[in-house]
Amino acid sequence: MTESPPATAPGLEALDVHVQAGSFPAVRGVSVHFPPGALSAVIGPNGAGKSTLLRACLGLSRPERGEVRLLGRPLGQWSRAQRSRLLAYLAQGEELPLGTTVRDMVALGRGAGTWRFGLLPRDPWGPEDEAAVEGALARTDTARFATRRLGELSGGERQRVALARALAAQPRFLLLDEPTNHLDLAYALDVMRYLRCEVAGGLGAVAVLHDLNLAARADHLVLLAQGRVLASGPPGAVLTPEHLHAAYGVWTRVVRDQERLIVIPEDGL
Ligand SMILES: Nc1ncnc2c1ncn2[C@@H]1O[C@H](COP(=O)(O)OP(=O)(O)OP(=O)(O)O)[C@@H](O)[C@H]1O
Repeated sequence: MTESPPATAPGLEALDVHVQAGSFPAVRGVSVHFPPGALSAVIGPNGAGKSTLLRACLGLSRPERGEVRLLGRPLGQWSRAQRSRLLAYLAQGEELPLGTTVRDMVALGRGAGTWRFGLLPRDPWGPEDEAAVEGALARTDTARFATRRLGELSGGERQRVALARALAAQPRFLLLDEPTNHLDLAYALDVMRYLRCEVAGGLGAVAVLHDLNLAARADHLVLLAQGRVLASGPPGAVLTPEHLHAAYGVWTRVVRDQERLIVIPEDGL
């Protein structure tokens, strides 16, 4: 495990954030700090408010109360352009343009646009843009199918391309909503490995995860239930049978295998 920067290093913070989704209070007084250079995972049952919290941290939904701060400054004090350079988002179930080539899709992360016949480069498009695209392709192992169209890829391969696009933007923080959803064991582990690598380079990664055994590999966990933080801290402090029972209503055994925690449901099945 990489050494996390001190929790006081300015990162992405929610301070007493309340978000109303329609008439429903989806996030209720949440305070969390996602540090740079660390992999944070947001866990919790369906409907706990994980996606809503992520969207509030990105400035995509406005809190009724409370504040989101990015690198020590309120989110609203950053311009839209600054925010889009600092924050990247890998949304859940995004529909990708199937006729676009992988390289063009990743170039979208640099602000390039697509047109009917291919990539429309951002003006000016420089060598640093080219290097960021090539680097993101290489680091997600998508360079080998860079010339193929998204429609010719499997769902898991497309998911990697979406990650490459987010990384090509070279954000300071990357927020991912269930990035391992629908991925097989090897692909899911690859995604965690890629995030680990980026985090070692200083990225602050925040991933909503349902697989608690993958989440156990993060540096920092936030357990949400009914819109509130039930526990936060290192995996060992959050993944306890008591916390998990309070959140999911399921008793578990949490065992340690060398450095790693493993959560085993006691479901009688
Ligand atoms: N537009 C909306 N109108 C009403 N309720 C909403 C709306 N959007 C979200 N909600 C409710 O807010 C709660 C939190 O939703 P959210 O999507 O943040 O949960 P989640 O933890 O990400 O869930 P999941 O793990 O199932 O994706 C849910 O109960 C959901 O039904």
